Amino acid sequence: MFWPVLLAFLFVLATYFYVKLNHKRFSQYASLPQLPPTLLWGHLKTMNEYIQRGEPDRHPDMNFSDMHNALGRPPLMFIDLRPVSHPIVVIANHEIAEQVSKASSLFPTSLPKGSLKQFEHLIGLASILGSHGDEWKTLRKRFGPGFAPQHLGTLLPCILDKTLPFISHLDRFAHTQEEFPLVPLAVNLTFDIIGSIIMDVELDAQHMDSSNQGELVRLFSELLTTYNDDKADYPWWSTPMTSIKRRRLGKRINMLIKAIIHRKFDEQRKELATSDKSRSVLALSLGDTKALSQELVDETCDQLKTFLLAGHDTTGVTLAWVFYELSLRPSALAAVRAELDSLLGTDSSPEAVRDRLLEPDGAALVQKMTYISAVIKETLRLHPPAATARLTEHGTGFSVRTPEGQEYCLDGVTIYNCEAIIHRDPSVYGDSANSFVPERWLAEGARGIPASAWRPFERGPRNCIGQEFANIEVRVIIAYAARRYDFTKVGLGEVTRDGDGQPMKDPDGNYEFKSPLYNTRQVTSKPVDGMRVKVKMAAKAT
Ligand code: HEM
Repeated sequence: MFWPVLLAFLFVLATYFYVKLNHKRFSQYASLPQLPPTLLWGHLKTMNEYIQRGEPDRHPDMNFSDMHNALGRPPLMFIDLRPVSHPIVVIANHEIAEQVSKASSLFPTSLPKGSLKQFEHLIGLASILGSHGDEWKTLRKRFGPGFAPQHLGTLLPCILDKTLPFISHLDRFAHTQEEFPLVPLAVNLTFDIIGSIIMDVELDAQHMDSSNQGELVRLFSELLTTYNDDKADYPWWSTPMTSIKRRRLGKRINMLIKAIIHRKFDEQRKELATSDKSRSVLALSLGDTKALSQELVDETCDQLKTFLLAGHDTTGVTLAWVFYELSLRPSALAAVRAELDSLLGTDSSPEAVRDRLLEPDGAALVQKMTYISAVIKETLRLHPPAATARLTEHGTGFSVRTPEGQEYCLDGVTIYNCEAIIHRDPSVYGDSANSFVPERWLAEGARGIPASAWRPFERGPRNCIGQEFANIEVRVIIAYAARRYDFTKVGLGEVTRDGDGQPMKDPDGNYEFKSPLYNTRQVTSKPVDGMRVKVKMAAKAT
């Protein structure tokens, strides 16, 4: 009697699981455009096939892009990665991306973010990046003044000073003709700048030998490298040693930052009577706080870690891509140089650039860098370093409508605004969607481009708090370096040259590369080789 009952029970159980799995794989999200799933694997196997087709360490965006093309470029695409992670909907159309990022009556501060638990030790659990609703509103209000436009102009002297060591390093590389990775150099520069702007401290990041860097930078960089193995989405128990390391480094970083908060708070109390008050993001956020509670220190620490991360990595990588793109486009580089000559004068030495930008109209000159601004915009279009992922609970009733009028409910799936696809949409950017054309952002050209089709800082209430600051920073660094150096890419992304040394182009007018340069995921998107380049002094450098 026992065995027949057991067999019947197992049969019922197996049927139950089969029906359930069948529903999840083939019915639950069947209306969403997707590559064919399998009963057992959903899209896990397909995803793996796409990973194997390209470089194994390439950024997931590139796999999404290939899958999206294979599916005929629908406005959104469903990928079932259960049970490894939530199913994901990749948003490929800017009008839908806008519905995801904007405020609505259902979500007054826009859709909640997807889980950032895996970054707990890097940015803290109370980070503005992962917070929602009223909690987020309070944080944005408290830290907003440090990034307000009227305050940003006052940050120019700091950016100018901190960039001088970067210039010294490049001068040395120009002299020795060694090849080197540009990303670490640029990221250390932006680290120094952000440390000064947010906490009024010297992070001492710009050393070629990392053992000479400040302790906070070394710990933070070490923590960041624990995300290099692309296990960012795995549960903590599948990578126990990495989890322990992250916890240990996170604790030490917290201790250092909390000590800074206490020190700065004490200094601020003493400065009350003087006019020499710090205007750092930290100082502005503390305002007239009378006493530091443990809760306030913990919460402030999480925000400072978030600003350190968000404020250095993305900007440093953007700079590296700017110099790469300019190195490939002599006409764009010439236009950048001409704009700098006309705004700052023809003396391109670091001292002259610094002196000119420190004059009372310096901030206004930065705002007049129209062509340079177009170069930055175009760089961020082609190489967006970050994106947004949102998640709503089942039963919330969040739907999007495609341009064709089709409605899809996206409850319970990770909604990923994939800038890497949206920014290269040929229906918006035409035949030149994959080419670097800064001119498209100048008055006439930009008219036909919908604002929502360019979203490297994302849009809506949860857009990037530091975008204006990043823009000023990158313009100033370009002002220092663009007329002084000629960069040449070596290795990946190096152009093929003809017998006369001229870059070769394919029939569509695009450069031919010896082997393509691609991004990898290290929290944000980064060129896989750190952007290895050679640099020499430009012919007209003074
Ligand atoms: C080129 C440079 C930058 C790019 C491309 C960039 C991009 C982004 C993107 C895409 C988001 C949305 C992330 C999400 O929804 O999960 C974001 C948010 C954010 N960024 Fe940036 N960012 C840059 C520079 C900066 C700088 C310099 C800071 C200064 C500290 C900063 C601080 C932040 C913060 C705090 C948020 C969260 C805002 C909120 O949720 O209210 N970013 N950034």
